[in-house]
Amino acid sequence: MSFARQMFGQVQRRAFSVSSRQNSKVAILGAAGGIGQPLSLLMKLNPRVTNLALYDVRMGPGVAADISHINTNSTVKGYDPTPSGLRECLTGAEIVLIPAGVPRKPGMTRDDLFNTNASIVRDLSKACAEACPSANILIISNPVNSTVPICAEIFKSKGVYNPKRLFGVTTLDVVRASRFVSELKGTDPANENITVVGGHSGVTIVPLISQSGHSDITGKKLDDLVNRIQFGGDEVVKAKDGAGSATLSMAMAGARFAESLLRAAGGEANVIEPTFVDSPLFKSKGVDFFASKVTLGPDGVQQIHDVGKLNHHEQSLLDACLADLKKNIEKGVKFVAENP
Ligand SMILES: NC(=O)c1ccc[n+]([C@@H]2O[C@H](COP(=O)([O-])OP(=O)(O)OC[C@H]3O[C@@H](n4cnc5c(N)ncnc54)[C@H](O)[C@@H]3O)[C@@H](O)[C@H]2O)c1
Ligand SMILES: O=C(O)C[C@H](O)C(=O)O
Repeated sequence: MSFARQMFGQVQRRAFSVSSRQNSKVAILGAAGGIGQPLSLLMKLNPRVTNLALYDVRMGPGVAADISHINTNSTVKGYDPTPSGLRECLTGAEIVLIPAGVPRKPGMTRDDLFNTNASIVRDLSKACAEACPSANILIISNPVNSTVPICAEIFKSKGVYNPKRLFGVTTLDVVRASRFVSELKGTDPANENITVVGGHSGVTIVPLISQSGHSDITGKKLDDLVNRIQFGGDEVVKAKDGAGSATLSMAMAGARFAESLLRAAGGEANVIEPTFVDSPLFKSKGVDFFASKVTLGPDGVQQIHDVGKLNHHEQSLLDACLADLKKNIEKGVKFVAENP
């Protein structure tokens, strides 16, 4: 069995069939980066993708030339780093994945990336709002808690904001959570479905282990597990020792999220992914974006799931999360107001 068939085996077996949709163009902005390259590779291996459009401020056409030799059916094109190149890359895109921006170095928080990445995401969001206002926009660039609101504000300013089509990619948090729990319990991570809600940085990442069926993980073991899920990114930043942050696991997580959207667009029911979206769950507390389980449909967000039952410890984690998240979101909104 080919690698692509193994990886997307489920896809091949579904009754609604990959070929039932004529055209699925996926654009990646930041395609030559540490995440962008393996993410582009994984999207090239996805049989649901018909056109792969790769853009970066450097080497977009180079990465595209390389990936285009892979013998799957999709066409691949790399675009020059010019306004017209970017527009052409985005035109007709169904999904736009955005990992453009700088990663952390040891000692930095994700918020320390704000000064550089806010304007990158703002400018790329403007291009998306103009060239592909109806596309699903998947923000990977950190700090996600602020860059997603930045994108929303830009789309609002252009009169094309559709909250059902904007996603902060928090998939890596649940990927990590299922792996870390499986390591503790000696189980298959594929069967560990751990709910993680909130945002994507430190204490805003709230794992809900009580909902996972592992009530035997308690005390220090539980505290260590929660801490490892919240600060898993730091583990990678430290190990890479100044050369960046998670790229390969992130590429897998981004490809999984894009695949879920494509499955939902193809008519599959009950496609559920955690993601950071414009959410009603905590708007009464002034928190306009929140990550929780979301059912995806052909129109993007179909249903936002509640956080469910929390124990006392999880409620205190959630309270800490909401306080930080509110500030992170406000920072993004303020940035666009002051730097339109
Ligand atoms: N959401 C998550 O879970 C998650 C996980 C890992 C990393 N990240 C974030 O993803 C971002 C990228 O990480 P990386 O390791 O790939 O970094 P990287 O530096 O390896 O790659 C970033 C790429 O973006 C490109 N780029 C910069 N400005 C651009 C612009 N205006 N238009 C198009 N391309 C542009 C660069 O040329 C580079 O190729 C970082 O902000 C990182 O913190 C998020
Ligand atoms: O930790 C980082 O800075 C990158 C990313 O957000 C991650 O969770 O790995």
